[in-house]
Amino acid sequence: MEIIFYHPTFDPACWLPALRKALPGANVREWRKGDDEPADYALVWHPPVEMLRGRELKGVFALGAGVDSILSKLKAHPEMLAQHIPLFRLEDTGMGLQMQEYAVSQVLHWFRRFDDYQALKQQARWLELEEYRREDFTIGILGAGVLGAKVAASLSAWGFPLRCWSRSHKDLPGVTSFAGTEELGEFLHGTRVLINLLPDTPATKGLIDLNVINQLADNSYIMNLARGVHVVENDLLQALDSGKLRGAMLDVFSREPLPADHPLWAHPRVAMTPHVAAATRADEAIAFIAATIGKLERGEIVNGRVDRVRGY
Ligand SMILES: NC(=O)C1=CN([C@@H]2O[C@H](COP(=O)(O)OP(=O)(O)OC[C@H]3O[C@@H](n4cnc5c(N)ncnc54)[C@H](O)[C@@H]3O)[C@@H](O)[C@H]2O)C=CC1
Ligand SMILES: O=C(O)C(=O)CO
Repeated sequence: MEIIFYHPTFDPACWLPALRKALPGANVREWRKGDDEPADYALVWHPPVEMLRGRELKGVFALGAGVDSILSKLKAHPEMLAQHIPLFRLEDTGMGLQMQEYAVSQVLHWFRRFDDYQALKQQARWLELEEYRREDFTIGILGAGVLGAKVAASLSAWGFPLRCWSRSHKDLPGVTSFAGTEELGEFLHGTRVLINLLPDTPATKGLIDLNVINQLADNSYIMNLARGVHVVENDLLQALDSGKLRGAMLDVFSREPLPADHPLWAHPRVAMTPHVAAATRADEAIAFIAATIGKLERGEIVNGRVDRVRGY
């Protein structure tokens, strides 16, 4: 079995030996420009069109959870990957725990008013603020898939009222489930902390705009852990300035790296990280890919297949 690997930043010196160890029967090589030699599987992130074009592969694995970049490239270059070739993505592979760490720490930061105390500290003011109550701190998770469900489970342990919104209803312990555009308004009404874990698809781009934000509870918070295109950044800034929103924690942006003159950098109630909420962990990703290839070779059912029409 021949496997080709391409990632713009991952170190092949770390990935290739680990892949060979996990797939002892396979020849694994780094793909380089001009390599037209046969391959059965391709493991990729932001692949050049020429790497995949015309290949009769048994499968392509995206080396991340989101497949928006590969699907948008496919839209521009449909010849890159024939329709019948399955595309897979990483399901969890350690990203769930990272998302839990991120979401829990930030929700507790807001709930315990550490942002307000930090602002008071800057004025050297010793002032005891009124405590927030759990029952006024409903957390709404947009996207209740692999990562959204994990984040919900970790927040449930802290006793917050929880709700989620997805395409179809979910049965997650302690979480009220809303589904579809017809239930979005009900989901938003009373949500105090909105956490976004949707995939980037034509249906979700620009979803978090002023209209959506205005339906949240007053003094609410937004945490964007998914993709920058989900949030209309000017609307977010407007809602922060009007006081409707009390704070935002952003990991992803409409442009990455975020340009140095972007107003989000300077906003006192915006915290941010540079798209690091959940990284691909080599060991867990390789275990998932090796197990999936094994099942495909034996003709078994596998997880992680992307529905190219649905867009995730
Ligand atoms: N910031 C970061 O470091 C990372 C961000 N991500 C982002 O997180 C996203 C979610 O990942 P997973 O949970 O693994 O995806 P998933 O495919 O398991 O879950 C997606 C969820 O969104 C819902 N959904 C999709 N379209 C919808 C629509 N139109 N209306 C309502 N609900 C809709 C689905 O029903 C499902 O519950 C990824 O697509 C990726 O963009 C993933 C990993 C790291
Ligand atoms: O896996 C993903 O989709 C990511 O965004 C990782 O950075």
